[in-house]
Amino acid sequence: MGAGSWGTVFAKILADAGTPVTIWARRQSVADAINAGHRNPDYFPDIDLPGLVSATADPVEALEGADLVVLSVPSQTLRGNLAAWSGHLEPHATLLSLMKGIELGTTERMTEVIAEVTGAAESRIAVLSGPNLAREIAEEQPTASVVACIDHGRAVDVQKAVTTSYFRPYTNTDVVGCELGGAVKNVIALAYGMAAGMGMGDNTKATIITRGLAETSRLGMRLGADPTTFAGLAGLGDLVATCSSPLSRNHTFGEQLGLGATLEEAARVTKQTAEGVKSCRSITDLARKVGVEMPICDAVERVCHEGLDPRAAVALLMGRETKPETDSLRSDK
Ligand SMILES: NC(=O)c1ccc[n+]([C@@H]2O[C@H](COP(=O)([O-])OP(=O)(O)OC[C@H]3O[C@@H](n4cnc5c(N)ncnc54)[C@H](O)[C@@H]3O)[C@@H](O)[C@H]2O)c1
Ligand SMILES: O=P(O)(O)OC[C@H](O)CO
Repeated sequence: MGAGSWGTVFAKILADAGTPVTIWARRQSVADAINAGHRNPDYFPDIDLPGLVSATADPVEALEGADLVVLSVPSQTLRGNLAAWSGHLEPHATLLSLMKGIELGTTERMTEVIAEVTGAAESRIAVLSGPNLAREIAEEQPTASVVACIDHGRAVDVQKAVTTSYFRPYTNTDVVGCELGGAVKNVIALAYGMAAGMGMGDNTKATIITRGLAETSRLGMRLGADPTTFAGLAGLGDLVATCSSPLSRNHTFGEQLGLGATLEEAARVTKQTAEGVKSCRSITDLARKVGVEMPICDAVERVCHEGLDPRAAVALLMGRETKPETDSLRSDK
């Protein structure tokens, strides 16, 4: 459900793994183009989609008989999208979230939104997350990912449905950790992009990645995640890929801010969904709610939404009270 960048490439993965896929596209013209030419002209005009992929602009048609429903819309629109779709889901279907964001207002993770809107049991809801830049996967460059579900058997079923020569999914039962890793890394990638835009070097960038992972782990542990998840593909793996890649929309958005662009100017350059710009608000709200310090996310939120200059944000972060490193990795700090 969603014929954007990741939805389109994920359909290719499923089909290459032998699963017939119907993509739901918001615009009829995109569905028509996929059916007629087996390409998505808006996102990947140069990538052939396998014959097992078809498309429709009718969500009811897309959902009919679907054993696996893959959700790939912007995080902040999911609730509205799902409200219209939930009456048409097969009662046994697995609901797989590809989204990497936290809902504004409720501070809910995407699987929480899915459970709330559809009423599906948690055992039917899974998330896939990892270092998965859609463009590289479209070109069949090898990568790995994580399928997380509290029901291990269901995670294995999804794993089998998306294993190809270029896409290697692992399973995990830590849904909370995998989702938080995916959502917070977008905010840290904004910070990394800002540093790059300001001309800062590799020490600064490594510091952002490392301290970004520390604050992600702190939040995760407070919310019951398994700390080892953050050393894995949905944690460190995705953080490194997103921070360092010019293909990342969050990196690019941050870089524009670091170069002095306004939020609107940066959005014009990035075009597609840069989830961290909105999720920095919900993540800092969530962190405050549960009493966890997330200074990099706070700084990004203030740059994006309170007009703080990125250079002033650096000064604030560097001026924080010094402390033992081990303390700052504890979930009660
Ligand atoms: N692109 C990637 O490389 C990638 C990789 C992994 C995860 N993700 C995550 O997947 C999710 C989807 O990202 P994407 O890259 O496919 O985004 P995108 O902006 O490329 O596509 C979003 C899709 O959602 C559709 N949509 C449905 N309802 C909408 C609405 N009300 N408003 C706006 N769009 C609406 C759009 O038409 C579009 O097809 C995000 O949470 C993102 O973080 C993306
Ligand atoms: O382009 P981004 O910044 O949304 O990142 C894409 C993926 O999440 C990378 O794993």
